[in-house]
Amino acid sequence: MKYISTRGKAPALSFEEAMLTGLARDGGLYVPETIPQMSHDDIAALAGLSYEETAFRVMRPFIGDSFTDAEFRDIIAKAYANFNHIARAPLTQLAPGHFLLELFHGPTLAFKDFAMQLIGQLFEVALKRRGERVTIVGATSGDTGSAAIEAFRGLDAVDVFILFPHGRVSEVQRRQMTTPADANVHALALDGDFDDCQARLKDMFNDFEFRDGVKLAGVNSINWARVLAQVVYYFSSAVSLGAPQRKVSFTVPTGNFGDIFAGYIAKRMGLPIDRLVVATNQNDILHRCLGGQGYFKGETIPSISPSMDIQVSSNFERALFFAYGQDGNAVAQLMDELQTGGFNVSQGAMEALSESFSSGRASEEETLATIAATLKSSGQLLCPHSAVGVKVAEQLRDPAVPMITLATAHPAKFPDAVERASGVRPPLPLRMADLYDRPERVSRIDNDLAAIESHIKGQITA
Ligand SMILES: Cc1ncc(COP(=O)(O)O)c(C=O)c1O
Ligand SMILES: N[C@@H](CCOP(=O)(O)O)C(=O)O
Repeated sequence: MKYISTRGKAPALSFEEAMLTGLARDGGLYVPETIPQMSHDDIAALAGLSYEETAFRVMRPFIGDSFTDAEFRDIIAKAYANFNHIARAPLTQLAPGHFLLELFHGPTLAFKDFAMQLIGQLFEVALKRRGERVTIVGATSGDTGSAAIEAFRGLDAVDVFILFPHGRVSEVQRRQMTTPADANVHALALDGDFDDCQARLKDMFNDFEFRDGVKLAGVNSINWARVLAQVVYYFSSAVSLGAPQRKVSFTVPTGNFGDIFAGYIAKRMGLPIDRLVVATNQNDILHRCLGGQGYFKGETIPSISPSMDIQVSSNFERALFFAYGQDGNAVAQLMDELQTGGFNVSQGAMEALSESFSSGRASEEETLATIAATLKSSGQLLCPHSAVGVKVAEQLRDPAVPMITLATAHPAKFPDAVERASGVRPPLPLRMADLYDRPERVSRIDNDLAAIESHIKGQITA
C-alpha cells in the first residue's frame, strides 16, 4: 500500500512513512494510491464484533507491512482501553429514523480521541523501532490540541507543541491544553484565529531547514493516519443499523473536513452510504462551495461552536483531488489560487462532489434552539457542534434512509453555551472534575513564523 500526494510532486510513501511525514514535501496531503475495498460479505461479517475488532478489519488493508497483525491488534487494544463506554462509539436514537453517534467517550471528550489515542500508540512503536525522536506541532481550534496532548504527554520520543487561537477556545478546552504538567507538552496561545494557526503550521512544514532540523511531525488531519482511524466508526454505526443490507446517511458537523472525508473513504470502500451531509456553522465556506458558489475565503466569525470556526478546510483538498480525477496538477493550481482568495470548482468536479456530499448551515440561534428542543424531545444534551449537525440533519434527511448525526464533543466542554440554550450546566466527568483547580502553563505568541519557530527550537526538551 502506497500513499501519494494530492499535488502529485512528492515521493510515494508507505503508511508508516506517510504517518511520520505529515504534510507532503510538495505542500499536498497524502492519500492512498488505491482505496481498499470491502465486499458485501466482509461488511456483513462486522455485525456483532467489538469496536476493536471492527477497527482492525477496516484499517488493516491500509497499513501494508508497516505493522504486524499482532502489533496492530495490540496498538488498537491500548488505544481504546481508556474510553468510558464499552461500545466506544454508542448509537442513541433521537427520533424515528434519526440516530446520534456519540463520539465523546474518550479521555478528552471529543471525537479526536478516536484517532489521536491510536496514533499516539502508532508513533510510539514506530519511533522506538527507528530509534528516532520527533517534534510534533499541531494547530487547534480547541479539540485536536487537547487530544494530542493527552495522547503524547510524557513520551520520551516526542515534544508536542500546540498552537491555539488566543481567546477563541472554550475555557475547558484551554485548560485541557494548559494544565498538563509534563515537560514535553507546550501550549502556545497565538494572536490570531485557527486559520492563522493552521497556516503557520503549514509554513513550518514548507520551511525545510526548520522541518528537517527539528524533525517536524504533524498530528492534525493533515496526517493520513488521523483520517483512517475515523473511518472505523462509519462502519461500526452503519452495520449496527443494518448495513450492508440497508443504506444509511451521515450528517457531520464540519470544520477542517477530516471527519466527513473519513466517511467518504468508508463509502469508497463499499459501505452503502446514501448521503454525506456537511453541517457548518456561520463560517460556511464549505456550504457555499458545495452550493456552487466557489471556494472563497471570508473572515472567520467567532461562534458558540468554536471548534468549527474555520475558513480554510485542510482536507477539502483531499476531496478535490478525487473530484478532479486524481489530477495533482489541477489541485496544485487551485491551492495556488486559494493563496490569493479562492477558486471556482469546475463543473465536472462539482458533479463528482454532489454524488456524495450535501450541505447545510445552522445559525447561532438555530443551534441554541436545537440544544433546547433536543433536550426536551429526547433527553439528550448536545454540545453546540453536535447541535449544528442535528439541525442540518433534520432539514435535509430523507425519511426513507436512516440518518446518523455525529455527536462530536461532550456538552461539558462548552458549558456556557449549553447552559444559555437549555438552562442546564453540564458537569465535567469525574476524571477531570478538578480541571479548574489545576495551574495553567501557556506561552502567548505573535502570529509570526520566525517567532514561533524560534520559540519551538528553544523549548525542545532533548
Ligand atoms: C467538536 C468538533 N466538532 C466538529 C469538528 C469539525 O471536524 P472536522 O475538522 O474534522 O471537519 C471539530 C474540529 O475538528 C470539533 O472539534
Ligand atoms: N476542529 C479542530 C481543528 C483542527 O482539525 P484537525 O482535524 O485537522 O486536527 C480542532 O478542534 O482543533
